[in-house]
Amino acid sequence: KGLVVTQLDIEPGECIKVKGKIESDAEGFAVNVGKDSNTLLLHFNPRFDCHGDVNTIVCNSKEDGVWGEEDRKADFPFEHGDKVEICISFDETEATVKLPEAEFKFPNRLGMAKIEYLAVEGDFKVKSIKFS
Ligand SMILES: C=CCO[C@@H]1O[C@H](CO)[C@@H](O[C@@H]2O[C@H](CO)[C@H](O)[C@H](OCc3cn(Cc4cccc(/C=C/CN=C(N)N)c4)nn3)[C@H]2O)[C@H](O)[C@H]1NC(C)=O
Repeated sequence: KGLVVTQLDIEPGECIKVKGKIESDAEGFAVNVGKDSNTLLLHFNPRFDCHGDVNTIVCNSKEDGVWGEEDRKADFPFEHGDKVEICISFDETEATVKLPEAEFKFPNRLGMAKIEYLAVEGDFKVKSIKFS
C-alpha cells in the first residue's frame, strides 16, 4: 500500500504539494484526493504501461465506490526516475493538478467542498507533503 493521509481539512484555494520520485521501472502511480477511498474528487493516474495504456494520464472520480467516466489527458510530462512536485488544488467547479511544466483540470463532479483524504499509490516514493 502507499501513503494514506486522513482527517485532512483542505478547503478550496488551498493546495496539497506532493514531492517524490517516480521509480525507474514504474508501470504507473496514482494520487487520490477526496473524502475517503470510496469517494474521490480526483484519481490522478499517470500510466507508463498498464491496463493497456502507454504514457497516458487517466483521471477519474469515484462515488460510493463506483468509478465515474475516465478522462484521458493528451500530455504526459513524466519520465521514469523523475523527481516531481505535484500540486493539487480545487474549487467548487474543478480540481487543478499543477506540475512545473504542465497543468491539468478535472471537473469537481461530486461538488466536494473539502478534501479530507489523500493517498499516493503505485510506483512513486513520497519525499514530502506540504499543505499551504
Ligand atoms: C478496456 C477495458 C475496460 O476499460 C478498462 O477498465 C479498467 C477497469 O475499470 C480501467 O482501469 C481502472 O481505471 C480506474 C480509473 O478509471 C483506476 O485507475 C483502476 O485502478 C484502481 C487501482 C489503483 N491501484 C493502486 C495502484 C495505482 C497505480 C499503480 C499501481 C501499481 C503499479 C504496479 N507497479 C508495478 N507492479 N511495478 C497501483 N490499484 N488499482 C483501474 O483498474 C481502465 O482504465 C479501462 N481502460 C479503458 C481504455 O477504458
